[in-house]
Amino acid sequence: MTNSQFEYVRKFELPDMCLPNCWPIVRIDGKNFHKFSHKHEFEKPNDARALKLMSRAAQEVMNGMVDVVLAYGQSDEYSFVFKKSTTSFNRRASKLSSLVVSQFASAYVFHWKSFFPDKELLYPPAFDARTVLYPSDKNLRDYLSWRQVDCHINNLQNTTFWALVHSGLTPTDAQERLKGTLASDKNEILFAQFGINYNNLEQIFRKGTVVIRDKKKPQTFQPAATAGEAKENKRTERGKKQIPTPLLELHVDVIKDEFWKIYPHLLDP
Ligand SMILES: Nc1nc2c(ncn2[C@@H]2O[C@H](COP(=O)(O)OP(=O)(O)OP(=O)(O)O)[C@@H](O)[C@H]2O)c(=O)[nH]1
Ligand SMILES: [Mg+2]
Ligand SMILES: [Mg+2]
Repeated sequence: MTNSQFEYVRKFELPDMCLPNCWPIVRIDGKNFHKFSHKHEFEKPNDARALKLMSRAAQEVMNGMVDVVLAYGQSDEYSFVFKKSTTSFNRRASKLSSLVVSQFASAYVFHWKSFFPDKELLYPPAFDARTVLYPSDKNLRDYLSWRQVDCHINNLQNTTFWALVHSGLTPTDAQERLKGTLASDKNEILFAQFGINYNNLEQIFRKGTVVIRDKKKPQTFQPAATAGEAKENKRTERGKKQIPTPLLELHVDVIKDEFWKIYPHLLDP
């Protein structure tokens, strides 16, 4: 029996190559982490262990995918920025997002014990993923600024909400108290009622986490040639192995220019 009568089904697969000259970004996000965080008794409003586990999983992704130049995470999400010129997996959007998210999810489960040694993982978490393309450096920076502003807005809201609840208000009353308030009102509630200066809260909670590679370019080395290769002098570019550069975890502002001046290679990898 030949396979030819069935092969036509391959034509149903549509190409989904990322447009050239654009920044591919894969964002993953925890599925129903409202429930997951509740079931696993995450600290409110922020659980440092959970955030660090997310970053550990993100590092696993970056170790496996050398074309990811930067990752940004907060809450139950992480964004992975691939270099503009990446040719990884022929720039196929579905390949990029599915590989990132499956690596991330398995790493999250794999490293759970290290971050929650006393807490059993009650069920396997899931994450969604999407690939989005940004055609300019400005769009890329605006994307990251958008996620970091989101982190700040949610953190200010959640910090104030939980301070009110911990002080004795019911969740409904706390919600009512915060209805229509501006950022300045929330800062004032935190300071006047609870003596909390929002700007002194941990950076990881206010800014999220940026993971970058420490050097401008990954180092390369040539593994020792096998006897056969040496004989035939067949050493090629493909023979070079890439050693991933160390990863840096930062909790800094990515909105202002300063970050991009310190690490200019990120936009010109
Ligand atoms: N207590 C606590 N909860 C957290 C923390 N980080 C994330 N979460 C929870 O995770 C949720 C993430 O929000 P979303 O991604 O918008 O919502 P989701 O429940 O995951 O739903 P989908 O993403 O739509 O599947 C938050 O609303 C919180 O309930 C944390 O550090 N502590
Ligand atoms: Mg989610
Ligand atoms: Mg989310």
